[in-house]
Amino acid sequence: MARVAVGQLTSTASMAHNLAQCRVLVRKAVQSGAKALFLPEASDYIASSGPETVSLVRPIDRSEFVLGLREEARREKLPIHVGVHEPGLNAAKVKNTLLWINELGEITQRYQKIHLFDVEIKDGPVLKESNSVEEGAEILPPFDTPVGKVGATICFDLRFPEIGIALKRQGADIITYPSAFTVPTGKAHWEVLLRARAIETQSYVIAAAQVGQHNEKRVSYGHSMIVDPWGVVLAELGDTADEPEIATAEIDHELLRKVRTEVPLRRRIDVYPEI
Ligand SMILES: O=C(O)CNC(=O)[C@H](CS)NC(=O)CCC(=O)C(=O)O
Repeated sequence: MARVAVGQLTSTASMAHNLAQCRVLVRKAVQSGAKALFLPEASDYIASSGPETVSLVRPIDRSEFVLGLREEARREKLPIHVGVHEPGLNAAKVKNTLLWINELGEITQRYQKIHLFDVEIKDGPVLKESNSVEEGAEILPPFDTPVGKVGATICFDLRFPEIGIALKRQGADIITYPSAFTVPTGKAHWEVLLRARAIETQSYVIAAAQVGQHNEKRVSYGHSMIVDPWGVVLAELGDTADEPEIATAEIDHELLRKVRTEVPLRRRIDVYPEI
């Protein structure tokens, strides 16, 4: 059994402010006895426009946010999974990146979001992530951590079961969906998608989420969640943003084995393609 924590915050355009909020989450995670802390997509900053997103970006090795979190991880011996931005190959764009920072404060894994959120919802959010973000082109193979084998994705990737199934096939025990979901899509889809991904992959799902008002234009749904391989919601945060909050749950490798043994999902790859 290993305890994990999801952290929930409201990132703004101020990296210093966001780092301060994440330091609070680190303190709370350490106090809870968690062996790893999972933070949301874009924890380093959320800007109010594509050009502002690009203007704020720093290389990972010169980002005060990333350097500060690495120092926290090292001091507390606490691995941290966190979404940030990094410069794109094209200087007019950024990458939407997930980092694994180990207990020595080293960045050992990096994933670049492969599905970008381009939507135009009538009377709802209009967001064109691809205007300012470059899409990734590969799945990061699941990697060993003190809490289990982690398969990383980001936010909108949640709507594509293929990536979750591919990560499970490659050995993931835990699939992560660090997010900044919009309120209308979150209300309609967030929990059902997370539970579906947990049930169909028979894996733990850890989804740290942004919450509340980031700026005059952006609000996030919150409801960070940890779901077990049977689809049970083990821990959930709300939608209030008064202070950075964590929720924790135990990762039980015996339960993973039990669910996968009792309900074998033998895929008919003679009928449909293997993912
Ligand atoms: O903008 C940044 O800096 C950080 N990135 C995000 O917030 C991204 C792209 S706008 N948000 C999502 O993918 C929400 C998906 C969603 O809400 C859904 O699938 O319904």
